[in-house]
Amino acid sequence: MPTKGPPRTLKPPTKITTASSSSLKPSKTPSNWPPEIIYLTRPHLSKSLPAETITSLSLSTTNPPSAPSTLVKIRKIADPAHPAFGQLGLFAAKTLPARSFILDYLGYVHDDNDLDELSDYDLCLDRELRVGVDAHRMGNEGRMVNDYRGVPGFVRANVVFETRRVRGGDGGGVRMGLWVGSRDVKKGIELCVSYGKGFWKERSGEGEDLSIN
Ligand SMILES: C[S@@+](CC[C@H](N)C(=O)[O-])C[C@H]1O[C@@H](n2cnc3c(N)ncnc32)[C@H](O)[C@@H]1O
Repeated sequence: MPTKGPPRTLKPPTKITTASSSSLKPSKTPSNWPPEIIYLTRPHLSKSLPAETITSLSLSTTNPPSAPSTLVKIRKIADPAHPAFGQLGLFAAKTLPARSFILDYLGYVHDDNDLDELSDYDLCLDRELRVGVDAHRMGNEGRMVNDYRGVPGFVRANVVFETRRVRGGDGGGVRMGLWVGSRDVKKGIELCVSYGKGFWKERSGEGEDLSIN
């Protein structure tokens, strides 16, 4: 993902033990949602997050719940030329205007004390406080966004992840939003971000590079 987690530390990852809680399960999931992943309609906070971090980012689990988005669809990638062939991807369910907001990336909000080193779904929410949103085991449609590299028809990303601060009480706070890029995205087109060079470098064994590209 574009801004991988909080920077890695030498601490062993803490196992997430809350993933099976039935209270996290909403009544409705989007079509093609994988049954083994918990569908979230609100952020899920790690119990080990310090109170100061929660206050500073106004993190809250009492946000008004979001429903499955009508702007996007999850689909299995059927094109064998696509580098994520056989996996899932996120597609525009209708034409999405340039620079419009699509959805918040939901997941397990954690810091270095509760880091899943193996996750490919961990986005950095606050670099200074080392807080990330990890959608490896629980999340929403945002976790299905693929990287544009190698995707047929793509020379650049058509959507971006950017933090946003939502005002107001319990529903407010810092969130990671998914936004349309500088051009409209037509109905049926896949939504692809740039995970950043660091994401791919790490996976090719060239070492750690957590810079945002
Ligand atoms: C955040 S997930 C994206 C959703 C994923 N396709 C799924 O079905 O859950 C990130 C993973 O998707 C795959 N992926 C996404 N974009 C890719 C690309 N451009 N080339 C190869 N693999 C990609 C990789 O396996 C990567 O670890």
